[in-house]
Amino acid sequence: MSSDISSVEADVSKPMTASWRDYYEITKPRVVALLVLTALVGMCLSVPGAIPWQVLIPSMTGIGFLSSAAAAINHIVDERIDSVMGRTYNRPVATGRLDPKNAALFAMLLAVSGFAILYSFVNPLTAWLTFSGLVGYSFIYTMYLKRATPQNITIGGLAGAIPPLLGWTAMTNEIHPNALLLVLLIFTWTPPHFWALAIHRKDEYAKVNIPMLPVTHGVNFTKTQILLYTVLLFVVGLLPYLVGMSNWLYLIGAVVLNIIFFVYAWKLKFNADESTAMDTFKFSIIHLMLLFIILLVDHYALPLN
Ligand code: HEM
Ligand SMILES: CC(C)=CCC/C(C)=C/CC/C(C)=C/COP(=O)(O)OP(=O)(O)O
Repeated sequence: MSSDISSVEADVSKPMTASWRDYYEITKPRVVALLVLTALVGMCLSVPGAIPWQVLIPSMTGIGFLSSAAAAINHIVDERIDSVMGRTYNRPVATGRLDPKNAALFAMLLAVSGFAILYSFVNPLTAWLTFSGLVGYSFIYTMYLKRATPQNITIGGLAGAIPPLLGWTAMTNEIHPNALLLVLLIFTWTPPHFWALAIHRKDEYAKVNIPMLPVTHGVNFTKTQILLYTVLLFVVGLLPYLVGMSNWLYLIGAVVLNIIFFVYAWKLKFNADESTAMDTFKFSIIHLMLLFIILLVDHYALPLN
C-alpha cells in the first residue's frame, strides 16, 4: 500500500509534459554555440581566403547536431545525479518532464542526421572524428570517467576540445599540427574552467558520490591546480604565434586574456571570497570566446605571407 502511495507521489512530482523548450534545453545550447564557434575558427584558419558556404553550412550544422546529441545523451545518462544536485535538479529529464525514451529518440535523430550531413556533404574523416567526440563525451566521460576518477575532465576534456580540428578537417580533409594546437588550447583551458565551478559546487558532487577533484583532493589542492593550469595555458597560448600560425594581434590578445585568467586564479588561491570561484568560472567562458574571436580577427585582418 505504502509503495502505491509513493508511486502516486512520484507520478505527481514528475508530470510528463515536455515542451519544445525542454528538447532545446537538453542540447546545452550555449555550450554548443561556443563549441561551434571554435569549430568555425578551426575552419577559417585552415585556409587563407574565404570559406565556401557549401562547406561552411553543412559543417557547422553537422558538428552542432552531433554536439547537441552528445549533450542530450549526457542528460539521459545523468538523470539520477542531476535530480539530486541543486544546479541541475530542474533539468527536463531529471524532473521527468521529458521522458528519457523521447530524449533518446531526439538524440538519435540529431546524431544520425548530423553524421549523415557531415559524411555526405563534408567528408567521412570529419564525420568520424565528430562521432568520436560524441562517444568521448557521452559515453567515455559521462558514463565512465566522470564517476571513476578526479582526472575525469582532464581526460574527458579532449572531446570538448576537438571542434577546431573538426572545422579544419571539414575544409582540408587532413589532420594538421596547427589544428592540434587549437585543440591543445581548449584542452588546457578546460580544467581551470571546470574546477572553478566544481569548487563552488563541491558539496553537491560529494552528495552524489562523483569524485570531482575538490571532493577527493580538497579545495586548496584544486586551487593550486587551477593556478598551474593557467600558467600552462599562458605558455600554450604563445604557441600559435611562435609557430607562425597567428600574428601579433593574436599574441597581444592571448597574453592579456591569459594574464587576466591567471589573476583570477591567483585571487582564488590566495585571496578568495564567496564569489571568486564562480567569477573565475564565468570569466573562463568569456576568455575562450574572446580568444577564438581574436584568432579569427587576426587571421583576416593580418594575413600571413
Ligand atoms: C569535459 C570538459 C568540460 C566540462 C566538465 C565542463 C563543465 C561545465 C559545467 C558543469 C558547466 C555548467 C553547466 C550548467 O550549469 O548548465 C559548464 C558551462 C559551460 N561550459 Fe563547460 N565544460 C567542459 C568543456 C567545455 C568546452 C570545451 C566548452 C566550449 C568550447 C564549454 C563551454 C561552456 C559554456 C559556454 C558554459 C555556460 C553554459 C550556460 O551558461 O548555459 N565547456 N561547463
Ligand atoms: C561531438 C562533440 C564535439 C561533442 C562534445 C560534446 C559536448 C557538449 C561537450 C561539452 C562539455 C560539457 C558541458 C561538459 C559538462 O558535463 P557534465 O556532465 O560534467 O556537466 P553537467 O553536470 O552540467 O551536465
